[in-house]
Formats: sequence, structure tokens, C-alpha cells
Amino acid sequence: MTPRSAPPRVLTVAGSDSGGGAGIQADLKTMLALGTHGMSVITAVTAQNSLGVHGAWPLPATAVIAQFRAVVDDIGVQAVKTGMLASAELVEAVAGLLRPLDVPVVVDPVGVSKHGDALLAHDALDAVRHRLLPVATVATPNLDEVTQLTGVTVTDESGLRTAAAAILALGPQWALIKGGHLPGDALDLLTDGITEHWLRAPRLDNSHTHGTGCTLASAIAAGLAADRTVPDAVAAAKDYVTGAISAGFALGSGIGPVDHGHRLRGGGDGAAVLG
Ligand SMILES: Nc1ncnc2c1ncn2[C@@H]1O[C@H](COP(=O)(O)OP(=O)(O)O)[C@@H](O)[C@H]1O
Ligand SMILES: Cc1ncc(COP(=O)(O)O)c(N)n1
Repeated sequence: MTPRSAPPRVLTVAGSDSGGGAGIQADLKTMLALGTHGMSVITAVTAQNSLGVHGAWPLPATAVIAQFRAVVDDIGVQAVKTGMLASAELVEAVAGLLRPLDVPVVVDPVGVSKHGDALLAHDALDAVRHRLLPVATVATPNLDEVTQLTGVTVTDESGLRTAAAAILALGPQWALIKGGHLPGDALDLLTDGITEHWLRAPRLDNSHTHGTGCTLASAIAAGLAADRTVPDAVAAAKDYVTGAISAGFALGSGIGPVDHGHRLRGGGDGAAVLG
């Protein structure tokens, strides 16, 4: 029998969401759905459901570093995604681990959950700005995170350019500014400061959007691990997350998850228009 070749290996460094819609759980489901081998470094455990985050316990930096070394030194990774990092100490530790690693890094600078619960200590913002964003291949802030990190407030589509310039000034190679929280189409801007790619999808009338940002960032990392270019990986990820949002379902009595398995259930991806 011919030995099967291994799928691309992708690592998520993020928090656990006990409800299974966001965080590590969303990341691993997305990575599997996109044909890659997902691996995880857990930074924090949250007690979370459709109503919100009921408790969060960051792990010691030694536990985060040990997980990372165990995976990277033996199995190896072809792309990394970071999500909830909880504290300044963990942001510093993760940035230090990523700096010498020669693979694409997608940084989702998670600050606050959909329910408004803090997932990052306020005193960690400087470490995100000056340690983590400089090691990012792609940074994927939502509009609240743009404001937290740069002071820029976006109220309409034209503000996405100003937001991207402010994020790029902090050092990532590419900025993907997610306009998901603006009214109208779900329009995101991807730019490296030279080229611009506008990704437009229809706004889906579905309140079950828990985990959108984690899903998008993990899908980008999966594409990069499979050697796609950044614009190709982001376009494919936008189609995947649009399909997942359109299939999002009610669970519990609050905000339900996007459906990471929509393809398994016969659902299609979205078809974002690129500009
Ligand atoms: N209702 C919606 N319909 C279609 N796309 C959406 C909707 N809400 C968010 N998106 C898209 O989902 C992705 C994640 O964005 P967003 O929800 O802003 O991230 P976050 O989870 O970090 O707040 C973006 O591509 C955004 O445009
Ligand atoms: C562990 C963890 N990581 C990230 C999010 C953000 O996801 P959302 O913005 O959809 O609440 C979350 N709620 N929990």
C-alpha cells in the first residue's frame, strides 16, 4: 500500500470555548473541514455558552510554552493562528515563540466576545501592539479591536482604509479589517499597503454568529498552510465563513454557533465578490 501523505499542519494558539462555537473548538473544526491537520496550544479555559463567558482561567506561561514546543519541535507546523491570549504575560510569551518561526502567522487580536465579555486584560494591549502584531503575516481585527488598538473609529466603508493603515503601522505584513459590525454588506478590506482587496458578501440575517472571527482566521491559516497566497487564502476563507454563517443554528437560549460542518451537511460556501 502506498503510504498516504500527511495533510498540511496548522496550529491554533487560543482559548477553549466550552460551548464549542468559538476559540480552540471553532479553530480545530474549521481546520478539519478545510482538509488540514489541526493542533492546539490552549492559553485559557473559559466556561462559556450561548449566553456569554461565565468564567475564564488563563494557563501559566510555562504550560503554554510546553504545549507549543511539544508540537513544533516534533510534528512541525506550516501555519499558526492566534486567538484569545488573555494576559500581557501570555501575549509576550507567544510573540517570543512565534518570532523565530519561519511560517505564516495569522493574528486574530481577540479583545472582547460577542457578548461583551473581556477576553484580554486591558494592560495587554501594548504587548499586542508592539510584540504580537509585528510577527503577524495577517492581522484580522474587527472594528472594536481596531479602536482598542489604534484609537481609530470606523463608522462607514471609507473608514476601513484608515483602519487598515493604522493597523499596518503596527507591523503586520497584511491587515484584514473585518467590517462585519457595520450595517449593509459584510465588507472586509485586505491590504499590505500596496495592493487592496475588497471582499464583499451579502449580510446574512442570522443572529447565530458565535465564532465568526475565529473561524475566518483559522480558515486563512489553513489556506496558508496549503501554500495559498494571502489574497487567495483570505478569499477562500471568506467564502467558507459566509457558508458557515448562513448555516448557523440556534443552541441554548442566546447566540448560537456558525456551522463549521456546513459542507458535511450539504451546504455550500458563500461566494464573496472580490474588488
Ligand atoms: N451577518 C453577517 N453576514 C455575513 N457575513 C458576516 C456577518 N457578520 C459577520 N460577517 C463576516 O464574518 C467575518 C468575521 O467578522 P466579524 O463578525 O466582524 O468578526 P469577529 O467575530 O471578530 O467580531 C467577516 O468576514 C465579516 O464580514
Ligand atoms: C475562547 C474564545 N475565543 C474567542 C472568542 C470570540 O468569539 P466571538 O467574538 O464570536 O464571541 C470567544 N467568545 N471565546
